[in-house]
Amino acid sequence: MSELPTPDQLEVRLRRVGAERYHHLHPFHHLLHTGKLNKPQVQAWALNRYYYQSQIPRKDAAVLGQMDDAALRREWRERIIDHDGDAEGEGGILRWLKLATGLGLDADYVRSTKGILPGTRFAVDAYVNFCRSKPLLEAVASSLTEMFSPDIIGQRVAGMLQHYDFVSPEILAYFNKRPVQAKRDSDFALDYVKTHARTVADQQAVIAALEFKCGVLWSQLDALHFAYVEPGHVPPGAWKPEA
Ligand SMILES: O=C(O)c1cc(C(=O)O)c2c(n1)C(=O)C(=O)c1cc(C(=O)O)[nH]c1-2
Repeated sequence: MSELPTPDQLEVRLRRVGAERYHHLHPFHHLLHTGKLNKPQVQAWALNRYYYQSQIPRKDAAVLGQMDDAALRREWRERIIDHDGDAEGEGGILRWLKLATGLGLDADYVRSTKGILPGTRFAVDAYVNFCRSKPLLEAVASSLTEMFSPDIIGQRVAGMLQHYDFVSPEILAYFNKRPVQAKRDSDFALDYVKTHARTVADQQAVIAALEFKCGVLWSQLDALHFAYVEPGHVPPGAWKPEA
């Protein structure tokens, strides 16, 4: 029998997954952050990522639905409020919509999600289904990519403001709140995972959940790259830049 790694050793393993697989390594992000994309390509990114944002509260409601403990639910429900807001006109989904419309897209079209890539839909739906069908420990672990998001968000905001004249701080306001929210959420999820992964099998499942989630993020960028960078095959029905 192999010996159970300590919680801190598990954390080291999880951080290594991020270093090796997180979407900061994807070429599409490199192009986005260094000013190498044109406006339609940035619009395609915003349009597609709206679907990810819009489904996060459904994912979190599925996770919450697995929680027996009221204190845990109180903690987790903050995530839903962050994205949905507490009232009309608030929340992260709306802020993302403002990012998309600030780039010139039509709000109703973005909200309809009609123009997103099949690859975006499949990846995001797979994430929601993962959190519905897997045990709570794995569902919580799959959110741990947020440990790595404050760094990439900092690079993205600085890079986009520097390189694109069609981007302003107002357009990127979505990202103002995210690093603090992501740190709060991922500190909590990491602590939960380190406390509750009590067997080697649990720890392996937790690592696999984080790898899965890195794949969810990665395949969304693969789909964008294939459709809008190279070879540039836009799937039937997906958004096409105006000629
Ligand atoms: O900008 C990014 O690179 C990035 C990454 C991630 C992530 O790593 O999952 C999230 C977000 N942003 C984000 O804005 C967000 O609301 C979010 C929720 C979650 C999640 O898994 O529950 N990840 C992320």
